[in-house]
Amino acid sequence: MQLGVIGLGRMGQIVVQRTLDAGHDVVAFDLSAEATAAAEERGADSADSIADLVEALDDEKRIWLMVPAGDAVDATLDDLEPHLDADDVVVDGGNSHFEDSTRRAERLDAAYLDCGTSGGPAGAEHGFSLMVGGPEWAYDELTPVFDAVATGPDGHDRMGPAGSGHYVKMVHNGVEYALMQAYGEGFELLHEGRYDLDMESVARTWNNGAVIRSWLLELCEEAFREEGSSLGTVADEVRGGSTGTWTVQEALEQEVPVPLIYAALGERFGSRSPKEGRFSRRLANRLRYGFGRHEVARREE
Ligand SMILES: NC(=O)C1=CN([C@@H]2O[C@H](COP(=O)(O)OP(=O)(O)OC[C@H]3O[C@@H](n4cnc5c(N)ncnc54)[C@H](O)[C@@H]3O)[C@@H](O)[C@H]2O)C=CC1
Ligand SMILES: O=C(CO)[C@H](O)[C@H](O)COP(=O)(O)O
Repeated sequence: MQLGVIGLGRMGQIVVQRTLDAGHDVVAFDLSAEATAAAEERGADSADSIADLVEALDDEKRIWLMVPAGDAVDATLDDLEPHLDADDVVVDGGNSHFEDSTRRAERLDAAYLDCGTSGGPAGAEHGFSLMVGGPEWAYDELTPVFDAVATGPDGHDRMGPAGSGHYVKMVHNGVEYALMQAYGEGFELLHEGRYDLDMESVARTWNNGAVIRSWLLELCEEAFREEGSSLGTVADEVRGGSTGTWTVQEALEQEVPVPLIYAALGERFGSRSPKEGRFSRRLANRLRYGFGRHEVARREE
């Protein structure tokens, strides 16, 4: 099979490499000439533009987008659209909002597969987990590529119609937030608690046979090994947040309680409070004086 890959950053380069390793041909394009050259070094044919990429592809075009979610996907589809017809298939492997994917699937003549991708850059070696939404014929058509990019045939499946792949990935990320929060709280209690513990040793011990072993826990072990038991200079600030926000918005709309995911998202937002600290906590501090004449904790001027 021949695959066009657009977007050759951390994730797109892995799509290129694993597709080439499985014996397929790749034509690659990125706005960054450096990224395109890196794909060429891996063995892909490079393209200078989207028009150049579609020109290099066979009549039935199979194209994988791995660009940032949002405007970059729409801009890429604007450029692709005049070159596509109903026999072609476009895969969006990024973290797009599922409603954007449904809209894009309706707009395009080509078949559109929304593909939630999990595994991160570590997927280069073992492959990703792929959650795919869209028409069955297009999923079947792309199966050789999904087999290559995923961990294997069990590492991908069709979730349902347009939007369902990115819907499942959105919820996956909500779960990711809650698991990170749970590990974070457990290790914080151990770190602040009554024994002088080596966090790497705790994580390693848990990872060997404990009920709560997982890849995220292996990453905790790695973090303590590389940063130290107290996490050294790692700041109290968690970035990102879009997919977790979408999960909570959807849960509110469906009236499904997701208190753990919501709390984890709130903790992220809370970690980005201004330098003078959280306003709500400062007000609570002052209110205790108001109702109980409890001493007000004052900050340095
Ligand atoms: N990094 C991760 O662990 C994961 C990322 N994702 C998703 O995969 C997508 C890509 O992520 P990364 O590879 O990490 O991002 P990245 O920032 O490393 O790479 C994005 C690439 O897209 C290129 N690009 C941007 N706009 C473009 C356009 N209009 N045309 C052609 N190329 C364009 C950029 O030059 C860059 O090389 C995002 O939607 C991200 O949310 C999904 C799962 C895991
Ligand atoms: O999809 C992912 C992992 O599964 C990406 O790493 C994503 O960026 C994580 O979300 P956030 O940036 O909000 O932490």
